[in-house]
Order: sequence, then C-alpha cells, then structure tokens
Amino acid sequence: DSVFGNIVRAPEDPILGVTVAYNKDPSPTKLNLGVGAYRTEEGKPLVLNVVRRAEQLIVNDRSRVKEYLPIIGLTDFNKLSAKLIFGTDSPAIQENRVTTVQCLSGTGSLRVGAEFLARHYHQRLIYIPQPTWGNHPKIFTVAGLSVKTYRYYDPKTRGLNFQGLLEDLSSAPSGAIVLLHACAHNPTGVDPTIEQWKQIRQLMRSKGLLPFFDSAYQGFASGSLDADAQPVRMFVADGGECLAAQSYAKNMGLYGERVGALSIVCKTEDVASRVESQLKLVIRPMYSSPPIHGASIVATILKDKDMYNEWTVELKAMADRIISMRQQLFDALRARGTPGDWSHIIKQIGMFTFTGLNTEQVAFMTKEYHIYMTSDGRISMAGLSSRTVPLLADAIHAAAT
Ligand SMILES: Cc1ncc(COP(=O)(O)O)c(CN[C@@H](CCC(=O)O)C(=O)O)c1O
Repeated sequence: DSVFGNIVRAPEDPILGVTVAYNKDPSPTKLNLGVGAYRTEEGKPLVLNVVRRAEQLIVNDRSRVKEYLPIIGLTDFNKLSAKLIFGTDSPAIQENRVTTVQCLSGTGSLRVGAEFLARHYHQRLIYIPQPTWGNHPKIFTVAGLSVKTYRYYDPKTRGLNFQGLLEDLSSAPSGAIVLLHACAHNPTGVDPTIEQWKQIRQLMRSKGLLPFFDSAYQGFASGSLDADAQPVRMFVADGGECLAAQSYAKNMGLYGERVGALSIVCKTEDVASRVESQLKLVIRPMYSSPPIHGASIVATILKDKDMYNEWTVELKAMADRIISMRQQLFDALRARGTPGDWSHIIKQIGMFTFTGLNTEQVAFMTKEYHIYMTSDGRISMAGLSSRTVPLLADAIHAAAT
C-alpha cells in the first residue's frame, strides 16, 4: 500500500475553488463572479495591447537570452517598480533607502516579506484587517508570524469601522506589524479616505507599528496609478520604514506570468543594502531566482514613455468598465425594487463588491441561477457585462426577497 495512504483530501480553496465548481457546471447561462480576474464586455480574459506590443519587442530582440536572473530579479524591473509605487520623485529612492526584489507576483512578495520579518524583525505579531483576502492569514502563519485581526468592515453601514480600526491598532503592542491594503480593499471594496489614512499613519508611527502594504490593485481602484498610491506615499514621505508588496497580475493583466515585487523602505542606504543581502538568503532556498519573461514585459512598458501612457489608458478603461458595472447593477436592483439599500454597490471601489448577501443566499443563487461567487457574498464586478447584469440582478432580487 502507498506510503501516502494516510493523506486526507484537502478542501478546495474558498476563492479558487469557485472556478473549479464553475467549470463543472454545464449550464449555458452560468456566470463566474468569483476569482478577481478582469473580463471584457464579451466575458473574455484581456491581454492588454501594450503587453502584446512589449512581448513582440522582446521576442524580436535577438540579443535577449534566457540566462538565470539574479536572486533578486531583473534590476530594471525592480527600480521601475519602486518608482511606480513610491513615485518617480520619492526621496527614499533618491537616498537609496529602498531595496526592491522581484518576487512571484503579489503572493510571492507577501511570502518573502513575511519570511524575512519572521527571521529578522523583533515582533512576530501581524495584524490583518477583518475581513481580508483569504490567503493573507495562511501566508503569514506558514511564514512563522502570529496573526491577529483589527476591525475594518462595518456590516451595518457596509463601510469602514474606523473607530474599531483605531481602537484595535491603539491596543496593538508597540512594533507590531500591520497589513494594509494600499487601495481597493479585498473583499469589501471599502477604503479609508485620505483624511482617515492621515490618522492611521499618525497612530501607527506614534506606536512604532510597522506598515506592510499589499498593493495588488494600483490603478484599478480610481483608474489613476498615482492616486491609488497616495496612502503608501504618505507613509514613505514621513521618513519612516515600511514594506510594500506589488502585483502586476490585475493592473497589467499578467496573472499567469506571476510578476511582483517586494520593497522594503529603510532609514539608511546601509541598512537597505544589509536588508537586501538577507532577502537573498530567504529567496535562494525558496525558488532561487524569479522568471524572466513577465518582468521583461513590465520593464519594457515602464521604461518607455509612450508604452507607459498606453498602459495608463488601457488601465483606466478597465477601471471605468468596472465602475459602469457598479452603476448598472445598482440601477437594475432599483428598477426591480429589490428590498434593502444597495448604494454600497456604487460607493465601494476596485474589483469587488461586498454585497452583504449571506452564505445561504449565495448558495441559493448558485443553485437556482448558476451564479458563482465566494461564500462571503463578494462578487468580482470584472466578471460582469451589460448582458449579464440583468441575470445577476434577478438572482439577487430573488435571494433578497
Ligand atoms: C489583496 C490581494 N493581495 C494579493 C493577491 C495575490 O495576487 P497575485 O496573483 O499573487 O499577484 C490578491 C489576489 N486575489 C484575487 C485573485 C485570486 C486569488 O489569488 O485569490 C482574488 O481575491 O480573487 C489580492 O486580492
């Protein structure tokens, strides 16, 4: 008998398992609103034109080879990624106080950062928002950090529980790590206002809490790369230290290329270079060095002014389409007279709407209408189109009535 005979079957992932169930459903009207992956009006995945252009340049450039990248990845990519999130005029970058390492998309960036902190940072406690992306607690736990939550979402207002957030961060032990969604909070779609961010920064700095930003949707929330990076830049501007994980999965549509970066902003250049040397010891036994293709696409686009501008136009178009889906869904529910206040659909921001539907209502919508979404009531607005909004509105109406 097998040496693995004692292994029990693991459950499907709460988010990625929705796609597994969707794929099994033979219904011709099934709708996948689970995974946060952009779809066009025709319901198809999108490869950005500027990405196709960059790939052509790369493929046609005979001087390019397939050698190993350094452990910390493609140098151009790292420098350009830091500028993208911290700003081209960032003093931290000018003073060489930032170390950036290319990682396997957002997940890999979070994991490398967590492993680094577990080894080198004096506080192993990390506070994550309640609720947050389902993979966050798993990544931090497996890296050896101990996870606590801070209040974030208020089910009554379907908005931010700002008082609860401040109270929980105020009672965190000094030096604790705090995970912050840079913009477009997943799953709630609720972001602090700039004023609230100022208070959060003030409180965190006064208590010596260490910010760990997760930036998976820069440009996707407002359509502006710079606007969406304001909270991160506010923290860096005060001269303090922080970590930032970046993903190009959504904003450049590079999901399967696994392109991301971890940056650590330090007090001095010397500290940054020592931190980088220790990040290499985390990465080498994990995956040794990152993949070359996706990072080359990103670097090609970010370093060329025209391609960068073309990217911002395509990115805004994606953000705008999602915003129009919000308005169409809200209007469709109002037209149906669906009981309840659905204004949160147009107030929330980014890829997801946290509908407030409970697990029974979600199960009903899947069973009766073949609508696939996560059991917490989150829907990926990017999965909607003008053609499918009425179907979803009918399903929500039936579930809420
Ligand atoms: C807040 C947040 N951080 C990091 C990531 C990781 O993205 P990478 O693909 O590793 O760059 C996601 C993706 N969450 C999406 C996509 C599916 C998933 O991985 O769960 C989601 O929540 O549907 C995310 O929502």
